[in-house]
Amino acid sequence: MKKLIVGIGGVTNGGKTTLSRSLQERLPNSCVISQDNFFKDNSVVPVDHNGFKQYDVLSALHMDRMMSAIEDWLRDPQTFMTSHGLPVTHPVSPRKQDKDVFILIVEGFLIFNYAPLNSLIRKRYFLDVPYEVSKERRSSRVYSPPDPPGYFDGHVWPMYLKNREEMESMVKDMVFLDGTLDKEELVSTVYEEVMAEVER
Ligand SMILES: Nc1ncnc2c1ncn2[C@@H]1O[C@H](COP(=O)(O)OP(=O)(O)O)[C@@H](O)[C@H]1O
Ligand SMILES: O=C(O)c1ccc[n+]([C@@H]2O[C@H](COP(=O)([O-])O)[C@@H](O)[C@H]2O)c1
Repeated sequence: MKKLIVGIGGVTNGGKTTLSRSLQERLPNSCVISQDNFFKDNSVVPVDHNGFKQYDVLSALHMDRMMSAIEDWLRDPQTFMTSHGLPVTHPVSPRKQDKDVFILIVEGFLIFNYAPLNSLIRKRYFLDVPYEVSKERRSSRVYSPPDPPGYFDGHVWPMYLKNREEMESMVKDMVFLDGTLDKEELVSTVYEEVMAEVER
């Protein structure tokens, strides 16, 4: 059995969840683990001197729980998928009928700078959009808790720049994607590359 982990990282509202879901629909035997599902409870996330909750840092996430979910998938992808109500089909590649291929898409804004997770990822994509696009898209999204006034400029964007710098110094083989491109174009590009990796 072949197991392949694809990482979809990038800026907030770059289109990570959208791309990951579309990929999952196209790639047989694939499933998604989203970092957004592992935020710690608001009550334990500290605030800075401006009163902004420090959500855009790794310590605001239950990375241990996220890793456990990934390890569950690695141990037995088929059981992981069926237990999440996802269909399993055989085989993925007609040219390698004897081999099952399972694909895990890990998506999130802080995946490549968490070394234990990054080391498991085979293909790394980073969705990039300019400041204005990210801010505009985020303004119509409601998080839990919702962003307080000034949060984007006071916390989200400065932390993004810091985290991105860290990621770029740690990881050399990220493929940058322009998140303002058409959704279909983005999914087709990544799909082709992942299928090429499956065939390899
Ligand atoms: N390629 C795209 N072009 C235009 N809008 C997009 C694109 N991808 C995603 N969006 C929109 O941007 C917003 C954030 O997308 P989402 O996938 O939730 O981003 P992320 O998971 O990176 O925060 C959503 O409203 C979504 O419909
Ligand atoms: O989902 C949550 O529980 C949650 C709670 C508070 C904040 N967030 C925000 O989620 C953002 C990362 O998710 P995303 O999908 O925008 O990349 C990050 O910028 C956080 O500020 C998310």
